[in-house]
Amino acid sequence: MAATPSMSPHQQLDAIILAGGEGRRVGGRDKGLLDWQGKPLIAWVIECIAPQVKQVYISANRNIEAYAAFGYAVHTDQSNDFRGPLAGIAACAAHCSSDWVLVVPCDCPALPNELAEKLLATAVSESLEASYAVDEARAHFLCAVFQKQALEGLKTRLQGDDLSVKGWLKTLRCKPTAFAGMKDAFLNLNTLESKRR
Ligand SMILES: Nc1nc2c(ncn2[C@@H]2O[C@H](COP(=O)(O)OP(=O)(O)OP(=O)(O)O)[C@@H](O)[C@H]2O)c(=O)[nH]1
Repeated sequence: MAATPSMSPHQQLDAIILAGGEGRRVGGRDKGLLDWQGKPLIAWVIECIAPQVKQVYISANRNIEAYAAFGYAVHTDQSNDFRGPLAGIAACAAHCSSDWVLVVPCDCPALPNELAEKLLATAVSESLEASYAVDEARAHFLCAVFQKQALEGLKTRLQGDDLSVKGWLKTLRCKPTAFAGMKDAFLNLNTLESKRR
């Protein structure tokens, strides 16, 4: 079904939560399962994102059973060499059935409740293939919605050298969505130091 602004986001969107990284900055630990304020980081993300979408998919490469215990499908990357977030998106996208896909990392535990709605509104109203979040401080290329069809190009992209998310977004019809004054919502706990603060 084609997305229209009148449909609520959860009717037309699946979500991929990326938790398949090496976590070098957290001593090689599995970041999504690290405790933050009494819960694993990914539990905060699931709690915020699940009500915003039709289906959640978790991208993980270790501790698969622990991730599956959250009650959503878990998919591993096609290769086991940690090729980066694009590999996780590609692996989960193959299972998504909605026309649009929200992508978020597992280490942003305070994401906005209106993340999906606002990103999708930009993408649909401007006929884009993707839209990513920006706050007053910076862009968040991994907090983004994509047309499912646009994710098919990832198979080819993964065979090349540039596996940066930013580089790939440049190849798509893509614009940012502003989350003005919401810097705290994009808190990114990707180091042990940031988790302690
Ligand atoms: N599926 C999958 N996800 C990844 C991979 N690399 C990073 N991610 C995810 O992409 C998001 C951003 O990753 P980074 O923080 O840049 O990388 P990281 O491996 O988690 O951590 P560092 O090794 O410290 O950079 C996180 O949610 C990661 O779980 C990968 O190879 N496969």
